[in-house]
Amino acid sequence: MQPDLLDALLAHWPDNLSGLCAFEVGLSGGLDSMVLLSLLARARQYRPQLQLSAVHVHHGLNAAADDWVLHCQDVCQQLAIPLRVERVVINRATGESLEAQARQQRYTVFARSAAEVLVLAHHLDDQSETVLLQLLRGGGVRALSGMPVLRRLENLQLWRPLLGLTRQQLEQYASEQGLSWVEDDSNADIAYRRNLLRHRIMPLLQQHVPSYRQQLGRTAWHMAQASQLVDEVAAADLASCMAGTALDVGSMLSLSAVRQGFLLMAWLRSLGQAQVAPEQLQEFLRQLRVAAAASQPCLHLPEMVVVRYRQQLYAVPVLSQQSACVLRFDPAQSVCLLPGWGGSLRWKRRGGLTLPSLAGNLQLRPRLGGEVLQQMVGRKPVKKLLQEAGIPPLLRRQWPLLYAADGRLLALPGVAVASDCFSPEGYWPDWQPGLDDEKKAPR
Ligand SMILES: Nc1ncnc2c1ncn2[C@@H]1O[C@H](COP(=O)(O)OP(=O)(O)OP(=O)(O)O)[C@@H](O)[C@H]1O
Repeated sequence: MQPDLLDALLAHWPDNLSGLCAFEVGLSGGLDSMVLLSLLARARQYRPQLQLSAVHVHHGLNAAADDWVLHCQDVCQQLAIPLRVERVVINRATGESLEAQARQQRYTVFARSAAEVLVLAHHLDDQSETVLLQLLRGGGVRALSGMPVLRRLENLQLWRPLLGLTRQQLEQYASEQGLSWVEDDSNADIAYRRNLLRHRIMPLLQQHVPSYRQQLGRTAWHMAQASQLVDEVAAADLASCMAGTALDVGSMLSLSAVRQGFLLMAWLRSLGQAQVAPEQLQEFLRQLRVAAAASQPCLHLPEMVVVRYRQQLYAVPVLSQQSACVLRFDPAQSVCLLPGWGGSLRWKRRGGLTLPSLAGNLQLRPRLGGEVLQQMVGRKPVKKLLQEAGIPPLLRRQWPLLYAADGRLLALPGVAVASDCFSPEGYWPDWQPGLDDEKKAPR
């Protein structure tokens, strides 16, 4: 008889969850989540405030999927636990792995939970597989941290109370309690690397290093500690290097090379760009270090480009289409965020456009080509003004033009205003390209 898993569960109930009552179990119908459900159902006796429910996601990928639903319904009925069954549609035509799609859909369903805590049945064998898989993918400290016991998932807490227990302990519990469960035959398919590890590599490790699960679990813990430290340093560096929506290149390059990399990654992650190859990041940093201030290294990401402009880095979306946008001059509203334009417009009272020229509906319009702006020296092509201002080509293409209510070109915001509408008491329209983390590019 093994030590009672229920005692262990109750003893390790996280303090962060002590005030929360509504717990929902992710119930696949397999051994692990059946054990979890049983343990939590029994825990109700000791934690009477616990309101337990379960969710089963029907992916429709397995021929037996309907039977799994029936099994989950049966067990939940016996334990008087409300069950929600959510069907999701997996698109076989996208070319994306079915497993990955199923996982993503599952988490979308989980995130819709009305409970306060979502409980999943990952255990120590899962954790050691995750760490080994990440090692084989060349993962960094964050990836090698494996799964945390507790983390946020949208408005929920995601809790994995079985992470310290081996699959064998769960099997023993299930047999002691007379539980029944369904087997997912796709878990046997060694075309999936996780299954290959589980069925071919782990048994070998078990033979030669029987404590491998605990050791890999320890590695995950060490990596989680290191990863938190990295995040804390990067957050502090980020706070000291940000200037509005831009990252100051000089401040960044004054840090050690290692911190520069983590800082850049933290910034991109805050903008929703988590998947940047380290090699690409390192190459970009190298170019920033060696390139003359006037050169324009770029970091191309799936949804945006990072460019250097006036010794600052801007993350700008590549806009396929910009539509004209109407705005009113309002000196009280100093910043006007325009995500569709990939930047923000600010008004500065430091010499600029006269009040009469700013009356009525102003317009921001994209460049069509051939525009000219009145300057003291005569009419000057917008293209030339942008070049002279040292604006990188990508930004030049999508730099906005400000038009008056009567359709006259008033300004190239942040660069120049029409000299015949200029007054030393006037307002300067400043344009700051770049997204801030409140206005991420769509993911
Ligand atoms: N179809 C499902 N419906 C509800 N919960 C599920 C379902 N599948 C899995 N779960 C929950 O998620 C846990 C982990 O499942 P599984 O190991 O299959 O997922 P994974 O894909 O390996 O892990 P992860 O979801 O972290 O990527 C299960 O123990 C269970 O609690």
